[in-house]
Amino acid sequence: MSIPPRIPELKLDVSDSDSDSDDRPLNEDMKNLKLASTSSESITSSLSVSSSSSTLSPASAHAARPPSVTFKVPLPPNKTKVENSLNAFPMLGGPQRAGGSLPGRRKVPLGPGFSPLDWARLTMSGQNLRGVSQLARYTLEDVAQHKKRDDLWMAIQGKVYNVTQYVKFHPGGAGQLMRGAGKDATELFMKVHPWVNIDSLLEKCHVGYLVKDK
Ligand code: HEM
Repeated sequence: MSIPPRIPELKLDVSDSDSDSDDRPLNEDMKNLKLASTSSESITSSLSVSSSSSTLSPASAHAARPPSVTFKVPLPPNKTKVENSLNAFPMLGGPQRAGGSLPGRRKVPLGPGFSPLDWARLTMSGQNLRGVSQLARYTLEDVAQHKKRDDLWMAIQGKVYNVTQYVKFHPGGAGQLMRGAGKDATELFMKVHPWVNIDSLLEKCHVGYLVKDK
């Protein structure tokens, strides 16, 4: 038996049995291929075959290729609208974009040896970036003792980090990072870049947890 050049395209329309919106008459092919509903609830299924010369029984049609269910998806708005939209993907100026940034972004050029890759390397090097030997509980008062550029802690989302080593790697620059020096910088952080994965970036700088009192 020769193989047909193209498997006929199958379309399955599963329409809501309550809705009588689609009362188009079935043509002859469709009638032949009308599927028996397997469930007791009446799902109306109609199978249409794009090549009228093909004669497939419903069973062999299923075996050849699962029928495709057609969903009604609204068409995306035109390109200009997408580009201007906050829903644009990859997000304008977001990490997945190679170039082109949102107006107002303030990323700074990092010095040689301070790229995100260099940071990843440093965090994997086994060097102690925490400056403490074990995790502990810290109050805001404790955190406030570390607000200098060469001794810089901040609390973000309940965790306390020693970011001293990260200063030169921060893509927003040292000045921006210093805004959270010795504070609970959660709000600031979330306002500027909620997409940044702090847990993974600063895992090796985690020194403990922020508590109200000890
Ligand atoms: C005081 C808190 C912080 C402030 C005010 C701040 C500020 C900024 C600013 C202004 C930028 C440039 C954003 C842009 O316009 O593209 C930036 C980028 C960035 N910051 Fe921070 N930052 C803070 C803390 C942190 C911390 C703790 C981390 C470490 C996880 C971090 C990681 C990053 C990363 C990865 C980027 C690049 C984001 C991207 O490319 O989309 N920041 N930051």
